[in-house]
Amino acid sequence: MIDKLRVDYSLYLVTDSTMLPPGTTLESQVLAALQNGVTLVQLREKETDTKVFIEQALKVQKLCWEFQVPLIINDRVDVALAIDADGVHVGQDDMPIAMVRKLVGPDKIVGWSVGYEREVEELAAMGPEGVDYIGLGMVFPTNTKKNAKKSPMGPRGVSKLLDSLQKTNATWCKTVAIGGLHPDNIPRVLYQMCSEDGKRSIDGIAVVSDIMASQEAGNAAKKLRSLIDSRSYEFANGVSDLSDVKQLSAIEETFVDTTAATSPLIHHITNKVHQNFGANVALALKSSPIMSEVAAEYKELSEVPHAVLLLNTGSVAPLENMVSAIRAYNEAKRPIVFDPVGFSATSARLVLNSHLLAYGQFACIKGNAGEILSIADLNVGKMRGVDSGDSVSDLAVIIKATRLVAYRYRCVAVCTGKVDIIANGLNAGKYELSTGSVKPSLLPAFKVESGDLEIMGRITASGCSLGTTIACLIGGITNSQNLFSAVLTAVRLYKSAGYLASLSCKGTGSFQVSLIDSLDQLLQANQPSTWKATVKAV
Ligand SMILES: Cc1nc(C(=O)O)sc1CCOP(=O)(O)O
Ligand SMILES: C=C1C=NC(C(F)(F)F)=NC1=N
Ligand SMILES: [Mg+2]
Repeated sequence: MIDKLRVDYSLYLVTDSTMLPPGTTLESQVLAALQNGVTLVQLREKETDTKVFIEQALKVQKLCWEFQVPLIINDRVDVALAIDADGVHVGQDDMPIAMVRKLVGPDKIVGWSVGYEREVEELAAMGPEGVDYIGLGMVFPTNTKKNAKKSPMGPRGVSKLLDSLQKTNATWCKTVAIGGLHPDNIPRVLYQMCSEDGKRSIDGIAVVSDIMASQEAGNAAKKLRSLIDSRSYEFANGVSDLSDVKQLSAIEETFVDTTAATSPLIHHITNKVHQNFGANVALALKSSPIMSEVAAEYKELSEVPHAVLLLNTGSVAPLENMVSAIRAYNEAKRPIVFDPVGFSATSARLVLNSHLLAYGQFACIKGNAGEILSIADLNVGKMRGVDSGDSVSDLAVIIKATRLVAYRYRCVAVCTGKVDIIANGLNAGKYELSTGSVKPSLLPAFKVESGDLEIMGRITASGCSLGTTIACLIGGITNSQNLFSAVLTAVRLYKSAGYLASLSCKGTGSFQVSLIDSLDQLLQANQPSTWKATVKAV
């Protein structure tokens, strides 16, 4: 008898005999998976007659028994009882949980498919006598589940359900994520999915096709096992917090030297207004700009040494084109700076930006107050050109929103305005199963200011070009340098250049030219102690 309180949910195989590759059988796939680290098995055969289903179940049960891995039966409570399986998994349209529990008794594992907050509230009301674990999905689109009624929720959707479990105090309930999960997205979703109180992350990953449809089921399971056990997601250089940002002044010079020495490729996918100015900012910062929306070259560009992607959704590139750029740079483990222009200004932009946030990992997310507040779901009413620091209360809200964005998307979040706010949600690229991993509200956050540069807001692409500057300063860094400090340096450099330009310009026209002059001069001189913008912890 399996002790249901000691089940390891970390790698959960859900079977499907309709996708077996030639030369394999249900048993051969399950055996290979059990030999390579699968910790829980569910027999899910939607189109099989009862007699055959029971024969399959008995064979799989024997295999699971040898590995002391629990066997769960999907949907068919009668079969689960008939073979004395270790548990049963039912969906929202299957037998009600209370009835299932009555039939299987208190010691069996009962699992439920959950996709909405109201279903979490329902299971919480049932208490520990109800479900033992839930499958949260689907995370990404999948062809495995026929006539699926739910739409993909992304890692953010899973995090919201983890929040509901915390809010309803359903502490006993374990969770697995399911739906379209594969090696190219599992490290990222494990890194990103966490409750806002920092106390609960997912207990495991459930897969069907990654193993069942594989010619090499053993290797597939082995790969998933190692990804889950690695507990870290190194998606760019410098993600691990190796340096204490308090000595920022001492290391700012090194970032400037690194940029000048490596001349990083700054791949802009950006709006037409920003393209020319951004290219000149990159050149002023001794970097190599390229503007390309040709998906066919994204993989090649992402593999150029020190390449960085600056993705500014003010561009007209179609969604799939942008997703392929994000995929290329995430696969190449090269940083992406994401500028979700007009995040919720229109429903089209909200859909586009939310989709991109679900399909990639960003080193830095940069926006103005309206955009950051929207991403943090703190933007009351229509997005307006709210500038940070209009009043103390605004600033407090903006600092909170910036920390939330940094936390939810595990990135360096930058909110621009009179006062720029930078928060560090990287968590050194580390994550834990089950127990969460960081305390959200205590994320390191800093403010950078240099007086009221209102003229900065009156030229085109001033915000977009901060994105370019950030990309230039993080493109060349090595793993022994700190991504967060590099972003801080970029923000301080850019604001200082803005201040310098405001002194020498005659109006907004010459301000643009002076801004590029100032960036050029400050970079050449590389004396951060002379930069006028100040940085302070908040
Ligand atoms: C069985 C199942 N349930 C889902 C849900 O969202 O509840 S998605 C799904 C199929 C997942 O298959 P694959 O790993 O091949 O994407
Ligand atoms: C529809 C399903 C959703 N989730 C799960 C599991 F991952 F096991 F929790 N199994 C299913 N059959
Ligand atoms: Mg079902």
